[in-house]
Amino acid sequence: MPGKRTDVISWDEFFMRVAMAAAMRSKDPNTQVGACIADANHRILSVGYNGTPSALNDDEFPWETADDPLLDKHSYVIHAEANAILNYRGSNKDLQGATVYVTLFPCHECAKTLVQAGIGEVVYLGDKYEGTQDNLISKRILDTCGVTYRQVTVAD
Ligand SMILES: Nc1nc(=O)n([C@H]2C[C@H](O)[C@@H](COP(=O)(O)O)O2)cc1CO
Ligand SMILES: [Zn+2]
Repeated sequence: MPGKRTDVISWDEFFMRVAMAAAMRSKDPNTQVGACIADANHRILSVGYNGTPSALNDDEFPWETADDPLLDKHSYVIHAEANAILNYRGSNKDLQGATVYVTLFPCHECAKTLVQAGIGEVVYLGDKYEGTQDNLISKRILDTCGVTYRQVTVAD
């Protein structure tokens, strides 16, 4: 009888790969983001990616970045983290202290949403906006509210 496999992927890699799979559903041509919320018992609570509200026909909305907010995709896209919170079908109490795995560090708007939803930890893959004003605000919100964050890497 062979011994059990020991080179299995970690829980961090598992949930981050779920978030990466969700990001593959994103129609954003420039930045695809995925988020996966998991509880302390390693159960997936919710998944989300960045996209327009499902009621919108995303063929009728811009996917470019533009100075005119009416023509800028950012006006119409719901962020992956927010979608993961909105997609959650359980009771809010189970989100308390849960971990969100997200392929890109949360913006300050999502930081507020995650904190308010009771998320206790952010695990992120990329932080391409590190050092920007928005990123500093995110980290101030998370730090002040005691939400920890850590970066992970996933083997190619
Ligand atoms: N953490 C995040 N989650 C997200 O879902 N997004 C989304 C919003 C946009 O659809 C896209 C960013 O487009 P761009 O500014 O890199 O062309 O990623 C962005 C961030 C980072 O702020
Ligand atoms: Zn955001």
